Amino acid sequence: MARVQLRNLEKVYGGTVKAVHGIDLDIADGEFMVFVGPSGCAKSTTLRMVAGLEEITGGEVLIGGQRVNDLAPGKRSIAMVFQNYALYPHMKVRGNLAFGLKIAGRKKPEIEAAIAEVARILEIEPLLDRLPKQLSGGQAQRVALGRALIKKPGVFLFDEPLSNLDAKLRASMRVRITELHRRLKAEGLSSTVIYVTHDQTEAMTMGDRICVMQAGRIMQVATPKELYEHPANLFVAGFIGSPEMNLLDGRIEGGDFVIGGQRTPLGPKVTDRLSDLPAEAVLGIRPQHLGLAQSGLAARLTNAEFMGHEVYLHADLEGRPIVAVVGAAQYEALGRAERIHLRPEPEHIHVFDKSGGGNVSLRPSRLAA
Ligand SMILES: Nc1ncnc2c1ncn2[C@@H]1O[C@H](COP(=O)(O)OP(=O)(O)OP(=O)(O)O)[C@@H](O)[C@H]1O
Repeated sequence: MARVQLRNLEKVYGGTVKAVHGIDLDIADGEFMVFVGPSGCAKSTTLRMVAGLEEITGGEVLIGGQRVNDLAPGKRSIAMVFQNYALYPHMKVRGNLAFGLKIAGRKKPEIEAAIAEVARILEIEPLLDRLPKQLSGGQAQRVALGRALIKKPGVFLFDEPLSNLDAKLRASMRVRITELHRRLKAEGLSSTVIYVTHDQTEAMTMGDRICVMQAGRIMQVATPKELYEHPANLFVAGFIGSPEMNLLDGRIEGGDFVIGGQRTPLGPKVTDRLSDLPAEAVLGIRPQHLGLAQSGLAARLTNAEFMGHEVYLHADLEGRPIVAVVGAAQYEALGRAERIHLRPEPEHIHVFDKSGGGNVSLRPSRLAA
């Protein structure tokens, strides 16, 4: 069992800089959990406390139900994969893979069998006799993965493992890592993963669940779908999804949302609860949920980004930037028009509290979850 539990976990650097503010999180055995958030939100600090590379200043970390605060990293049943691969430059791939097992005193035939197995899984057999400097970035990252895998740890910890790779390689390594996780699980090997990234695409495509962090606090923990469809607050709404959700300042009047001098109807999920909602609010609508229409919010088209079968329309709505994703054919049909009308799909409108940032259009049952 390699469940990981964080209990009121805190980190204070140098007695004064509070980096982690008492977080609680349960990661199930075999779960792929992603920590995501902007630079400095304390993703790495949290991961390093799980790894035992950073002293815990408050609360506790449990792995497989056992408190590990005072256990050395080598005793925690974890393996870590870093951004810079951390391969030994003077050792061939074979030696890099064998290293941890040699230190642990394993016998030669056992080590050789383990290398063969890992090399097969990661398709690095032809690379075994090369030195790290003779590898491409993607190959080096696979060897680094192999070095973690060979230890058969209960928990894999990844700290931005793909950030040194180019976009194409990153995309293929994403798939490779998630496939590997699935395969290990299918083979009955415990393989809980905690994966740190600042890239929301990586988080959305890889995680069973995602823990969104900001300034040392957890903003929301949920599946990718739940985060996308029901962001708990303005921070998550703005961070998850591409292009970013439009967040428009305005006020609620009757069943409408008023932006500058224009109004747009709010859907029933919001209007059913009008009496609970603040008058001053922020309307959230994803660019994918804004359609071109004959009437609706009048905006001035400022730019169009052609993305293949979609076009990202950038417009000015009452002095506020707004983005809509429309089909290429719809864009063509606009001709040279500068003035466009955008219609938010009412069922996809979110309303956020302007002061606290909470999503007040979520049903209370979701907020409690
Ligand atoms: N050794 C240290 N001493 C003092 N403060 C530190 C130390 N390491 C990190 N911090 C601070 O703790 C906070 C969290 O840093 P951390 O590196 O965990 O963030 P992160 O989310 O992983 O960021 P990044 O994506 O840039 O790596 C930051 O404010 C950082 O400046």
